[in-house]
Amino acid sequence: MEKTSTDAFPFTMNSSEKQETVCIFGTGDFGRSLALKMLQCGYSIVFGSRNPQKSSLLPNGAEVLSYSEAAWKSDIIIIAVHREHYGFLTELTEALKGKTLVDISNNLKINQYPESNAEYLAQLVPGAHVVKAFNTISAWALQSGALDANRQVFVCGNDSKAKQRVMDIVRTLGLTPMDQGSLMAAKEIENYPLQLFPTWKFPFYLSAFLCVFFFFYCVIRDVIYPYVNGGKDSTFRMAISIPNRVFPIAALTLLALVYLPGVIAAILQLYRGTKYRRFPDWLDHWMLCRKQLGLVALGFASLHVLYTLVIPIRYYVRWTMKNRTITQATAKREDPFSTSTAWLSDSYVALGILGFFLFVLLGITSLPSVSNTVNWREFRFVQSKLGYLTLILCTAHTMVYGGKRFLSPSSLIWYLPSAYVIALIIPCIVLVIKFILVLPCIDKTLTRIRQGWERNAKPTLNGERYLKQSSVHLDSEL
Ligand SMILES: Cc1cc2nc3c(=O)[nH]c(=O)nc-3n(C[C@H](O)[C@H](O)[C@H](O)COP(=O)(O)OP(=O)(O)OC[C@H]3O[C@@H](n4cnc5c(N)ncnc54)[C@H](O)[C@@H]3O)c2cc1C
Ligand SMILES: NC(=O)C1=CN([C@@H]2O[C@H](COP(=O)(O)OP(=O)(O)OC[C@H]3O[C@@H](n4cnc5c(N)ncnc54)[C@H](OP(=O)(O)O)[C@@H]3O)[C@@H](O)[C@H]2O)C=CC1
Ligand code: HEM
Ligand SMILES: [Fe+3]
Repeated sequence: MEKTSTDAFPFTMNSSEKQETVCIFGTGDFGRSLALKMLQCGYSIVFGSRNPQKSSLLPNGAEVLSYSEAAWKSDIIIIAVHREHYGFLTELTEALKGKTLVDISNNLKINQYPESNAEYLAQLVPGAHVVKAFNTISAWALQSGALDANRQVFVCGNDSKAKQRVMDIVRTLGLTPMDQGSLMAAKEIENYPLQLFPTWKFPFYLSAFLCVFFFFYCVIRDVIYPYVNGGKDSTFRMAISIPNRVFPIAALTLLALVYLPGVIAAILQLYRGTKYRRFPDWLDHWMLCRKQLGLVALGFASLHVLYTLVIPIRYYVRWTMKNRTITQATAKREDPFSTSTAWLSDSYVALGILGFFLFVLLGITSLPSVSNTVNWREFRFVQSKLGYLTLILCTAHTMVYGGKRFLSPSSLIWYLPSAYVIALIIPCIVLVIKFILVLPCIDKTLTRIRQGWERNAKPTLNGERYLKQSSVHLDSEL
C-alpha cells in the first residue's frame, strides 16, 4: 500500500529525507493511535497483525502484514500487544534478532508479575534490544492531541543506541523523552500509571481524619450535651452549624501543617549545624506534599466561606433573632449597643476575608500557567511570605472570633474546650517557632547554614554529603 493519504502528511521531517519505517505489532487501540500520530510526523508504518485482511479502522497510509512478514520490514518494532499474548514472539526470534523492540505495555495491578513486562519480553526474545517507552501516554491522548497535561515519555533500556533511536522518535512526535536508565527501571515506570494520586494520599487521609475527629467532637459538644442536659434536640446542627466548624478548623490545621515542616527543617539544620545531611524520610515526604496540603486547605476554606454566606437565610438563625426581639419587646428591655463587641465581630470577619483573599492568591500562583510566569524568588515570596501572612490572618480570625469567650472556663463542656481552641494549637506553635527563627541572631546562623556554612566543618567520616533533597525536589517541581 502506498502512503498517499491526506491526513498523514509529514511536517516534522524534511520530505526529501527518506522516511523511516517503523513496525507496530497489534492493530488495537494503542497501535492505531500511535500509528496515526507517527504517520502525521512523517514515519512509514507497517502493522503486524494476526489477521492482516480483517483489520479495520486503520489509519490511511499504513501497510498491514502478518507478524512474521512485518518483522522483516523494520529495525524498530513497537509491541502494542498485551503482555499475556507475547507468546507468539518466541516464534519470531530469528526475524527479531538485533532489532529494537519497544515495550509499551501496562498491567492492571502494581506488582502483578514478578518481573517487569519489558524484562519478560527481553527474556522471550533474547537476541533483541528491548526498550521501555510510551506506557504513560494514553491512546486517547495521542489521538485527541490533548497532551498538554503530560508530554513526558519515560524511556529505559540496556542498549544505548536502541534507546537513543526510541528517544528520537519520541522527540519527533512532539513529546519529551525522560531517560530513566537501564531496563531495571522498567518496573518502576510500569508502576507510574497504576499509582493513584500518590502525593495526594497523605493530605487526603489526614483531612479525612481531621474531619471525622472534629465532627464527632462537635457532635458531643453541640448535639449530645444539650440532649443529655436538657432533652433538647439539636440534631439539625449536623447539617450546617457543625460542618461550618469542622471545615474551617480542617482548613486552619492543614494550612499550619503546610508551614510546620519548614520550621522543623530549620530547627534540624540549626541543631545539626549543617544543611548537608539528609532529612528523615517522613520530613522529606511531608515537604513534598505541601502544595497538595495547601490546596486541600483552600478547598475547606472555600466551603467555610460558602457555609458562612448562607447563615442569614437559615431558619434557625432567623427564628432566634425574631424570638430575641419579641422577648425583649415583651419584657420592655433594651439590649445596649456594645462598641467592643461590634469591633470584635467586624474585626474577625475582616480578618477572615483578608485571610481568604491571600489563600486564594496562593492557590492561583500554584497553577503552572501562573507559576511559570514568575521567577523562583517571586514564587518563594508569594508562597513563603504571603503564605505566613495568610496563616497569621486566619489564626487571628479564629482567635478574635473566640474573643471574650476564648479560654473562659464557662465554655468548657464536659471538660472539653471549644473545637476552635484545639484548632489553634498547631497554628500557634508554628507561628511562635517561626517568630523565634526570624529573630536576627538565629536568622543569621540559619542563613549561613543554608549558604553552605558548617559548624563543625571537618570532612565527614563516611563522606556522605547529601544535598538537601526537598529543596531540590521543590525546584524540579516547578
Ligand atoms: C493554596 C496553597 C497553594 C500552594 N501551592 C504550592 C505550590 O504550587 N508549590 C509549592 O511548592 N508549594 C505550594 N504550597 C505550599 C507552601 O506555600 C510552600 O511550600 C512554601 O514555600 C512553604 O514555605 P516555607 O517558608 O514554610 O518553606 P520553605 O520555602 O521550604 O523554606 C523555609 C525557609 O527556608 C528557606 N530555605 C529553604 N530551602 C533553602 C535552601 N536550600 N537554601 C536557602 N534557603 C532555603 C526559605 O527561604 C524559607 O525562608 C501551597 C500552599 C497553599 C496554602
Ligand atoms: N490503550 C491505551 O491507552 C494504552 C495501552 N498501552 C498498552 O498497549 C498494549 C495494547 O493496548 P491496546 O491497544 O489498548 O489493546 P487492544 O486489546 O486494543 O489491542 C491489542 C492488540 O494485540 C493484538 N494481539 C496479538 N495477539 C493477541 C492475542 N492472542 N489476543 C488478543 N490480541 C492479540 C491484536 O492485534 P491484531 O488483531 O492485529 O493481531 C490486538 O488488537 C497493551 O500492552 C497496553 O497495556 C499502553 C498505554 C496506553
Ligand atoms: C471570606 C472569608 C471568611 C469569612 C466571611 C468568615 C466568617 C466566619 C464566621 C462568620 C465564623 C463564625 C461561624 C459560626 O458562627 O459558627 C467563622 C469561624 C471560623 N473561621 Fe472563618 N471566615 C472566613 C475565612 C476563614 C478562613 C480562610 C479560615 C481559615 C483557614 C477561617 C477559619 C475559621 C475558624 C477556624 C472558625 C471557627 C469555627 C468554629 O469553631 O465555630 N475562616 N468564620
Ligand atoms: Fe524522592
